[in-house]
Amino acid sequence: MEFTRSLSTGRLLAEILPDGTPAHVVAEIARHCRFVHGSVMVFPSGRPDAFFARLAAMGLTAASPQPSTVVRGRVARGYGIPEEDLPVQIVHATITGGDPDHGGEVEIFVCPPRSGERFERLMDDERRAGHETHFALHVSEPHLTERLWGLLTGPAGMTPDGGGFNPHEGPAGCTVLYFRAEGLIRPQGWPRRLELLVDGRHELLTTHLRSAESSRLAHTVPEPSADEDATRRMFEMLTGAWTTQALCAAAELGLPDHLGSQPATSAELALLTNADADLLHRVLRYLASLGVVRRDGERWELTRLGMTLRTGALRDVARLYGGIFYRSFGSLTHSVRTGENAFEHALGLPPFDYLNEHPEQARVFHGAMAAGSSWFSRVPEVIDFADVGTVVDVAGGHGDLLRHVLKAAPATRGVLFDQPATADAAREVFEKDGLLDRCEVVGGDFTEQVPRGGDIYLLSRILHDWDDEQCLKILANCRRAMTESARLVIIERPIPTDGTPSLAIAWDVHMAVNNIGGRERTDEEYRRLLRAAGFDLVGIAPLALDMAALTAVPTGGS
Ligand SMILES: C[S@@+](CC[C@H](N)C(=O)[O-])C[C@H]1O[C@@H](n2cnc3c(N)ncnc32)[C@H](O)[C@@H]1O
Repeated sequence: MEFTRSLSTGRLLAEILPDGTPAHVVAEIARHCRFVHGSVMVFPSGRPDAFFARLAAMGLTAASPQPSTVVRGRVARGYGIPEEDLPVQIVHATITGGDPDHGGEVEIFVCPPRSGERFERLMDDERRAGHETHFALHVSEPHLTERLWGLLTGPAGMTPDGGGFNPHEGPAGCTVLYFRAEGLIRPQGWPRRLELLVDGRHELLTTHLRSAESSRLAHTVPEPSADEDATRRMFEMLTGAWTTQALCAAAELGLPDHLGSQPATSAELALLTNADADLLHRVLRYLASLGVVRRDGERWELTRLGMTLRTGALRDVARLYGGIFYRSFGSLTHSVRTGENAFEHALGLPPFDYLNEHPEQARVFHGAMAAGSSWFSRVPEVIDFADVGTVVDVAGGHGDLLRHVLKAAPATRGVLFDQPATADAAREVFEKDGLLDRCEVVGGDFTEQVPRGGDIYLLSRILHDWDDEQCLKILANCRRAMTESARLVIIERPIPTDGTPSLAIAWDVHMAVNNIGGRERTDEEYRRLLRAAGFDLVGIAPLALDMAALTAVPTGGS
């Protein structure tokens, strides 16, 4: 209820629209869309009047229940429960003191509990993962729906997730389109699930439902549950390495790039990539089973999922995770037993020394860093760089974050600092982008010193590479270089302490494997580390993919 009340149309649009959506498009969408409610599904036991009394006690004024058609049908199909056994009702409840233009309403799907294994699974799943939890936008201009649909299912990477026509809602009924995306809306950790409501019956519904069905088939991930075949699930997990390697092979051969321009047969792809036609065909069939490609007659075409593997997207991530980081993970058992670093054990050198000696791997690493950072463009939205004189990006890699900052703040100057070989490569990129007149590129070692004179110091994905001792050294060098009025912005993936699922949990192991002393930390651990280095943590702003920007100021400073 609190989260719904705190969410506005603007904030919801910022969460769901793809990075880089032109401002005039955002403005037009904002003009014709209104955040109407947050929704949850509940299973109240006892008499209905007791349930309504509880809502009233929570400050919710409930309207009369209406029958649900869309959600009831979805849940029935999803859990194999006959619709007649699912008397789902919709209750719209206004929040006392809420603003009707800013999430003043909660939509509650009320389903009286039933006995039976399938029903228990539904209740378990819903309480644990909130599959039906979503946020609704009402679209008042039907012509805008197609545009919004294109943005959401294209660059915003959302997946159609069912929908339908509800004849009971509004004078002409209402078209309901659901979308889902990975990750959670932080800090509350709500699912990124969206409902578009359009008055009347919209013809887009047919296309939406068709693509919802094909993505459901492409992405079916069995949920652990009472009636699940545990052995099959375990096999699927145990063969995760095969998946990594098939994706890596596809990326190395450039299959997604070839198929991105036009569909092709296995023989054509074998010619283009100089590969063995028979084995390539079998790998493509495996990739199809993963939803990366799909077969149309003799030809293979790229799915939306597969498009994320193209050059400039996650291709270098696939090459890195299937390449040197795959080899290092092979030493995990050794590392857990001995406490030694897995990367060094497998590849003979600490990670950054290894990259310094292998320029091609370093190029893939920095390509992966740039590709795996779709949230960079959001940083200037949560940190105001407009009146900032100089931003120093400490260990900024090839400068992708700094480039976003400099583009967003045309009067700001930048200093990119990294190891000499990386700085040289970054200089070339800044030169190509015509940004060298606003950005100095400096090579050095952050354990010795960092450039002075910045107003904001960025440490993006640096502290998680190191143990506390090394972090304190880096932070102390930043503190020494900073004036009292300068700020430090740390970009990391904090580990939630409230049990919210987060990519940080897996990445914590990844950091341990691929960095000496690397680890993800909780907000509190960052706060303590910063305090020990002479900083106060003053703000945490969530970014996409469970990342966050933590702002710190010198202790006793402004
Ligand atoms: C995980 S990358 C992060 C790059 C960038 N900040 C980002 O978020 O994309 C870590 C960076 O630390 C740099 N680095 C490692 N050791 C360093 C050192 N001793 N001095 C300066 N930079 C270093 C690496 O070259 C690499 O660019």
